[in-house]
Amino acid sequence: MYQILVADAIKPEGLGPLLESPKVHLIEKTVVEAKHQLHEIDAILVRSATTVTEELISSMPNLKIIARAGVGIDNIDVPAATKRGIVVVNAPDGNTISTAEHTFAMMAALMRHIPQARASLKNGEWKRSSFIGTELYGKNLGIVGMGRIGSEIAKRAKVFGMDVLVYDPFLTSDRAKKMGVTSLELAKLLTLADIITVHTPLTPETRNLINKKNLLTCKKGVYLLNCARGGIINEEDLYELIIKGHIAGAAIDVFAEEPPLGHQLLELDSVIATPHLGASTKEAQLNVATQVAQEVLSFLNGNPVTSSINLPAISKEVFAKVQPFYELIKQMGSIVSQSMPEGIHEITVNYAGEVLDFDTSILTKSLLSGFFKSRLDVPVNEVNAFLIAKERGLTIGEKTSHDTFGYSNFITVTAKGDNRQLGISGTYVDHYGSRIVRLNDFTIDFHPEGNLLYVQHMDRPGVIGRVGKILGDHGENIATMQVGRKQAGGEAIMLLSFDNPLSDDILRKLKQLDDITFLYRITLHGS
Ligand SMILES: NC(=O)c1ccc[n+]([C@@H]2O[C@H](COP(=O)([O-])OP(=O)(O)OC[C@H]3O[C@@H](n4cnc5c(N)ncnc54)[C@H](O)[C@@H]3O)[C@@H](O)[C@H]2O)c1
Ligand SMILES: O=C(O)CC[C@@H](O)C(=O)O
Repeated sequence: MYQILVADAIKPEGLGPLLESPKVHLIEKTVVEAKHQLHEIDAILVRSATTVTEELISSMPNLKIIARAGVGIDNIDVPAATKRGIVVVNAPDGNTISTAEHTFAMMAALMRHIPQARASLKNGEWKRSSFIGTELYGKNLGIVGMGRIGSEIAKRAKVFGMDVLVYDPFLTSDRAKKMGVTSLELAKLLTLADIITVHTPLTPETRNLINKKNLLTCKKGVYLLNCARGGIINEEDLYELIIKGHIAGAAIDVFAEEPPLGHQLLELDSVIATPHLGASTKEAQLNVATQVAQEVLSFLNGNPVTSSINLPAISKEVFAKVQPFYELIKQMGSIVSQSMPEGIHEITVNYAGEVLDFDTSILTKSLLSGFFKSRLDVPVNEVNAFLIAKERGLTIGEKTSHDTFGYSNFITVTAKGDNRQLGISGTYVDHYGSRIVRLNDFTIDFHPEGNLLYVQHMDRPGVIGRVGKILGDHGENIATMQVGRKQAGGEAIMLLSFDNPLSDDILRKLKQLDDITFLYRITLHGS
């Protein structure tokens, strides 16, 4: 009998597959209420109220799967789960429409002062002139993050006669054209938008993405919405610029700390807010509950899952053999994604040597999983990799060859973006592990893991030393360093690894050095 803890309010109607199974005992309690039963729990289902920490995971020795009835997995310690071999699944599209509709409802309510007018009327007032609103029609809507929700909002905005401007570094120009939206850099979008709405995951890159510095470049009287994750828009900066009259108002569904008890933004008349209701519809909750219930039951019955975000959905025997190449190519995908922060419309993979003993499509899907990991909240795995790539206008090609360049196996990935292309080659060597042996036509040899810095520069005396000096001046210890060049005095490469990720300040200073062509901070999580 599987013990399944439903720790948050998840729609019972959606849990039918679990309730009907004779193998399942459902426990509908919070983790606090169930503290004496945690040791026997096989699966836990949560929404956003429960934080699944490493400590909580450790208190459940039998735990096999964590199911998130929603999209965002920032309340789950995924690395801790992976370390324990615990599958983490979510419901990536169950609440897309609901959240897009909620965002639009908040936008209309914000522009027409509906909550404030209702409160005034309830107080026995009739102050019609106090609530003169603004039409959505003809306004510039800036969407930051053009994934599932951002795309649905763009569709609705166009019907309302709005001009849709989008910023998403991973959006291809083809897809933007097909969506009929104008793709801009964030800095440009902020200067043109009348209304700005954010729909990205909360990641180290998106935390405080919208802040005082760039908000000051917005039109005076701009409106902001956050129905994604608290923290993407810096809350203190938003408060200050509303008080100063630069920002006309804001609609907020999510907060950096929830519940936002006594939050200063809630004191402002020009701020409307809801308690994280984007997904709170009958339909969305039925969708996500049904999806996670089916995932959990499928997994516990030994069948592949469709929305795993951390473990492959293939048999353990096959995975044990293919795992070295599976991890290598996943890291290659992540390196490509982080070395080409732009829309990429084509990826071609060439397999040679002993990798051809396996179903290489599993490897290509692992490549996509690594590629999308730093770009999407949606889990990309063997089941949905090609679908998501197609949705995002990414063409995938697979080739094979006999040329292994002296290695027993050799994988080459070539990515073509709007502005340039990048090639990377790797191999797996017994006892040495994964090795990247070519990067952007440079011969090199490094292990793809941890905190890396990829630098391309001109081959001139002192460049390496100047990079080393900045790092040393900031107390950054270089763990490993690889250098290479194509010819004397031409283009050259540095690949460094560190114990910790480099700060934005260090990156900024390195970029200002003479003879640096470009550089990227690359963070690769272990398998
Ligand atoms: N308020 C709610 O109840 C509610 C409901 C559902 C989802 N959400 C939140 O909304 C977010 C978006 O959901 P989704 O289903 O559209 O996810 P998604 O993964 O489909 O889309 C996210 C988009 O953000 C883009 N992105 C990633 N990093 C970026 C960056 N630095 N700058 C600009 N764009 C970036 C990605 O390219 C992608 O297109 C989720 O992460 C979740 O946290 C909130
Ligand atoms: O469960 C909820 O209501 C919120 C879920 C939402 O934030 C999500 O990320 O899917």
